[in-house]
Amino acid sequence: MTAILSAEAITVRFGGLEAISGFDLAVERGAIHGLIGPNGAGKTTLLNVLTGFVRPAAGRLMLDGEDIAGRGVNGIAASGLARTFQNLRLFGSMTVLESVLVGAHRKFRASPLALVLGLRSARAAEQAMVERAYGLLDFVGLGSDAADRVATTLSYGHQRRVEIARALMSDPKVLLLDEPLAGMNALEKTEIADLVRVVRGKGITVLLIEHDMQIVRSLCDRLTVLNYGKRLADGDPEAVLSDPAVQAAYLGRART
Ligand SMILES: Nc1ncnc2c1ncn2[C@@H]1O[C@H](COP(=O)(O)OP(=O)(O)OP(=O)(O)O)[C@@H](O)[C@H]1O
Repeated sequence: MTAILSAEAITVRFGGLEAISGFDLAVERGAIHGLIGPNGAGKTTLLNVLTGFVRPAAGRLMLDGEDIAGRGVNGIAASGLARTFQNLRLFGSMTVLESVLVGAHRKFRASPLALVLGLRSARAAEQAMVERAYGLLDFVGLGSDAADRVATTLSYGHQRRVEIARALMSDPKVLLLDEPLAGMNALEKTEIADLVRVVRGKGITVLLIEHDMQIVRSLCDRLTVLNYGKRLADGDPEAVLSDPAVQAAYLGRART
């Protein structure tokens, strides 16, 4: 297996609580990899470590052959990791297009001064970003009609699509999705799952946290289970989900 993203022996402490203990993860290039586990197992904390929001007490992080530990949120994003969050993070007054363009700020090369002066190169770069944003709106199934609407007025499922388009603006190698299907009805869930497949079809590796086991089973190539901050199981989804230790971990603690 060729891992594009790996974490080795990650430990995270919040005061006296060890939220992650000596955790290993290897995400294969081109895979849709699921990260599952009961509530409070440490899944979001792990995503926060991978993206530089939380600094681990110990461990190694590699992205596409580079050591990314210590690069910080912006450095890691620039190295090719993008994410969406568990709760929608769209701003009240921004249009859909503006919301997607927010994802370009690390790519946009023109200096603020050049923009103020209206330099032609800056305008061309800005125009290219706008075109890219329109392209991504199409890609995530929103179309350019949605571009001028205030993002927060869209349906929940469409707001998720805006967030995915925003994450894709930075042209990531790996996309991390924190519960992308939360709060959706069955149809929206299948549609977003299809979109995740299309994203992977573009050559982008996906790591996602999800609680809906039916979707996880059909969507993921590989699963890793976290329980009390430790790796409980890892491998083929069918084998992992039928593992008695995994089933026991979920009993009485799983979300429906
Ligand atoms: N910033 C923080 N400070 C203190 N404790 C935290 C912090 N963030 C998370 N924790 C704790 O770390 C543990 C793991 O939390 P985390 O949110 O990563 O779990 P999770 O698996 O994502 O849960 P859920 O499925 O409910 O989102 C929990 O006990 C949580 O209370």
